[in-house]
Amino acid sequence: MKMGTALIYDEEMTKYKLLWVDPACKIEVPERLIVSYEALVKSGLADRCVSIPVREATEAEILLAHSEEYLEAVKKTPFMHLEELMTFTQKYGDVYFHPNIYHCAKLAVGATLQLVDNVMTGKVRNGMALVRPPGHHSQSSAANGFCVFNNVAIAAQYAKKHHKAKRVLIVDWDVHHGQGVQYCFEDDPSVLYFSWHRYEHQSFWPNLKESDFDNVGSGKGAGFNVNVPWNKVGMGNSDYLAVFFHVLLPVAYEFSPDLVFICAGFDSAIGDPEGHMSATPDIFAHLTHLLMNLADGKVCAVLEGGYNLTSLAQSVCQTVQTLLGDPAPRPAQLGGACESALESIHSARSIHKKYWSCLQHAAAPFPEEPSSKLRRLAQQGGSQGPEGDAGGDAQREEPEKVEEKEEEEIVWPEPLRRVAPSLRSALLLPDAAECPDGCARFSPAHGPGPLERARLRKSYLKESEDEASVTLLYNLTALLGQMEKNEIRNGLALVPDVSMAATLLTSASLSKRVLLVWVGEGPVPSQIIEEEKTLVVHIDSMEPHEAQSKYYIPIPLKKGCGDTAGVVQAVLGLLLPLGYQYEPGLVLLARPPRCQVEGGLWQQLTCLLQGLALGHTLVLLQENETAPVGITASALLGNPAPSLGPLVAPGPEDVGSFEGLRLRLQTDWPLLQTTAPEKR
Ligand SMILES: CC(O)(O)NCCCCN
Ligand SMILES: [Zn+2]
Repeated sequence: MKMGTALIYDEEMTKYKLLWVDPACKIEVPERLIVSYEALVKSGLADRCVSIPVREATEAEILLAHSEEYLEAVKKTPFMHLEELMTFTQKYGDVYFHPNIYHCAKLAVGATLQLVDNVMTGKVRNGMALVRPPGHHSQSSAANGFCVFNNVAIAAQYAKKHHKAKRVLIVDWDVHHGQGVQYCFEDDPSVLYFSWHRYEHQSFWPNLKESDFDNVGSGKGAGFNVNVPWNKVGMGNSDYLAVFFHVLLPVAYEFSPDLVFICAGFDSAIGDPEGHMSATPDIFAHLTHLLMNLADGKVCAVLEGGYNLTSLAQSVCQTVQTLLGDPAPRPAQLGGACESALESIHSARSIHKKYWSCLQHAAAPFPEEPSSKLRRLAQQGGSQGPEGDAGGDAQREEPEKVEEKEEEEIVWPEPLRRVAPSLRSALLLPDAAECPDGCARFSPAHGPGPLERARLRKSYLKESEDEASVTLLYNLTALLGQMEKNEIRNGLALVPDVSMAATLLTSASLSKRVLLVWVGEGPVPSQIIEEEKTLVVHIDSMEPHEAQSKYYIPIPLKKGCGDTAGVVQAVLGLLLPLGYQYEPGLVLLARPPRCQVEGGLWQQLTCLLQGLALGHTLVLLQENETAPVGITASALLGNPAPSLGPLVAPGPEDVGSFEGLRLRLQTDWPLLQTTAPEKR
């Protein structure tokens, strides 16, 4: 079922530009598209994509999100001369018109709809539309923020109308709030809009009160609008991942969309004159990866902003390369989210706890919290604050003013090349078991010599004579060796004893840090736990108990691993933050006998973990349980995991123990944090 990645681009959309002086608009230049597309061509990524032609949107399509009056007015712009264009532009904010912009705006919408058609009909799995003008600020009857028609809002309506999409997720990682999208779906529970954006307590453009975290949507749409305002600049990779793990992904998995749009603005990357953030281009590889198992992999990325031509081109390549299925780069040394980001995360989780069961036990606003907007809202029952609230809270510290000083040259390392090994998945199977198509049965170049046999027997088999086990262990270390040399990306092994295999592999790969994910009944081999070179995360129905060491983390689930909602919350809110922070060189996923994890969830877990360790994931399955082999191989081959469907609430006692774990572990593992340390 492995399918392609669409790339939709046409140089016609570079054929408009600012014709007069306007400091607010001068950064929106044709070169933004040119450098992005050229980088994709130069890196060889464009050739690996399915090239889909653009088309002009029809008027009917534009009217899915805009008024007739507005469309009629914009239709006149191609015939305007300069003065008329300037006068027309004055009606709107921070946007400019050009005789050819109407044509380009129709192409930008049409390109996005072409992407939707090809993804929704299964001609491709996912894709990216490289378009300008961008769309997420434009409103029913207004152009705004360089945007003329709202490409993604129109496309979401189009997907519902023409492709029977029931639940559409829009992830807006542009550094500006896409208020146009928020307005369009304000009361629509079938479209979940998520946006983070530079806000600085409403002092950053577009300076809207409704961009704050307490705007959750209205009427039937309450809860389906998630705003995460950045009240400081300089947000980095850890802040972005923390928002994904603790706000977006739990809600997105509960929502269970059948189509995902990314308002892919890259002004949230380092070096951007608008964003002033610190996140590096490679982070978009991880953000994309973390979204690719929603909606059966149907992800449509649509370019919005991005004004530093270097970080824009690099970030576009990181995104497309991940959509193509290449291994994600090692995340840079991650820490926890900064205090300001934690306040925003805490605010968003608290205001949404009444709408999303995955958040219902999120920490309540601290009673002694300084006169925060959040506490006041809590007192008013969490509804939106009174209009007069625009002033925000009295004590708020003066946000650090970002002096518009001369841009000092911000530099960052070029993202590392992401090499996909020639062989993706190797399976170590007993001769009897058949090998799923698409995979290669692993057999080492040569068998173990007598010395090797003796060593293995002595170290792991307690001198037993079982030659077959010696051979198996040897083959496992050979498979591991080829992964470490990046000749193989990932693998699967059917073994007689998962425990012994895990022990062997952790000690054999001492050169690297090994994340061992143990899903099901223990005991996890004790000798593993002593190794600091191994982080063991054990998910099972064990009774909550103190974690023996920083490197052995039991995640108790009352109802065991059969509880899909519980496992999902444990994976998103605990396992992934731990794994990203630990930054392993190898991920071992062990499925002990009688593991209860449901098939689709097992695939989700196998896929999500591939974002770590350059995709070096080795799955250990119990020899006599061949059922999971096919679905595991499918996930290892890069096929998207099936959608889990809308999730029910995780058990309150489980969420309680998750919160307890989080509080206990976050000193050692700060990426687990979801709330700012209480003000001293
Ligand atoms: C698409 C966008 O979000 O990057 N537009 C930003 C407009 C900024 C106006 N001050
Ligand atoms: Zn932007």
